[in-house]
Amino acid sequence: MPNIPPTSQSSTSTSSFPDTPLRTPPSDPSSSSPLIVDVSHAPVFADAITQVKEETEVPVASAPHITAVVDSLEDLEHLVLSDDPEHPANMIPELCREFYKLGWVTGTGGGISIRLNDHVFLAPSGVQKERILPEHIFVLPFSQSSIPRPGSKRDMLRIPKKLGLKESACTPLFWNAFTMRNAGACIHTHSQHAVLLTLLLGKKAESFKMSHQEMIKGVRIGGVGKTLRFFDTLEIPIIENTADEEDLTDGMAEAMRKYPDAPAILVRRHGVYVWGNTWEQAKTQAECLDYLFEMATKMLSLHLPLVGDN
Ligand SMILES: CSCCC(=O)C(=O)COP(=O)(O)O
Ligand SMILES: [Zn+2]
Repeated sequence: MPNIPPTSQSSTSTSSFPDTPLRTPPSDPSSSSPLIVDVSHAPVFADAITQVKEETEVPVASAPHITAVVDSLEDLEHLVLSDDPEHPANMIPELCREFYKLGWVTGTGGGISIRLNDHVFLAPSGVQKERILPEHIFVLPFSQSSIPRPGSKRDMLRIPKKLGLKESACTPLFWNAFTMRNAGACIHTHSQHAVLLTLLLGKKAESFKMSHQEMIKGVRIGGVGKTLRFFDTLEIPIIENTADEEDLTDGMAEAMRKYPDAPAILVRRHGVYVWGNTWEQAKTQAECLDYLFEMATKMLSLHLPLVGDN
């Protein structure tokens, strides 16, 4: 598992990561780590293309699906280095730290992706999410030459300098939210409330339903529409888990088609995917839903009905 350094960036760190300061792009011109991108489907990055000094195909062990190589990593560092604390490359590490404290992204699992216009920002896979830094963030063009499904090629704009990092395995699931709901952010949690709820509801339950709870009012129809009302019934489909995260992609898409009003997808024995128009809305909805999942587990244990006010 790649070793993510502490956020304090201590000079005594034994991390294998380059200890790059957050807001100072690397300036060593001799640093020639290749940035691997396929920019052919991202006309908005015409400037970046002009900076390509040499386009040579080289085998990249960690990303064999990626085709073109730019020889200057520094050229696109600006995609992840910003003084704006709300820049997605700053927000993803901050939110992951918050989600870690909630038990949502512990043990490397779970995370958040943010889409800003044609840029999608993603954390690396299989790393301690609470310790990632802006320079560890992947940037993909939203306009892909093909949908980034399991095993398919991904078009990349920016890959972290540290080779061996791979973008989150949740990428195609986040993509479902971006393409099917036009979401601006998608959160994946391994919250125990979500997991326990799927267990208490039993194997036969195709969905979770709840009504008459104040926190339902913080959840939007389809995750991106109007907020639900107190008397509305919230319904969230439950899909079966798969051996690999990416293999959940089709099941999630199918559930989203079948339940267009659902603001999230529960994955049995695994967690939940929640999305929103923005990262703020995705976050508050994930909080409301987690509250409701916890409440539901307690109500089920007490044999209280989840729907209705009896
Ligand atoms: C113990 S994590 C197992 C894999 C998983 O469920 C997951 O969400 C992985 O996400 P990543 O971003 O690390 O690829
Ligand atoms: Zn997961």
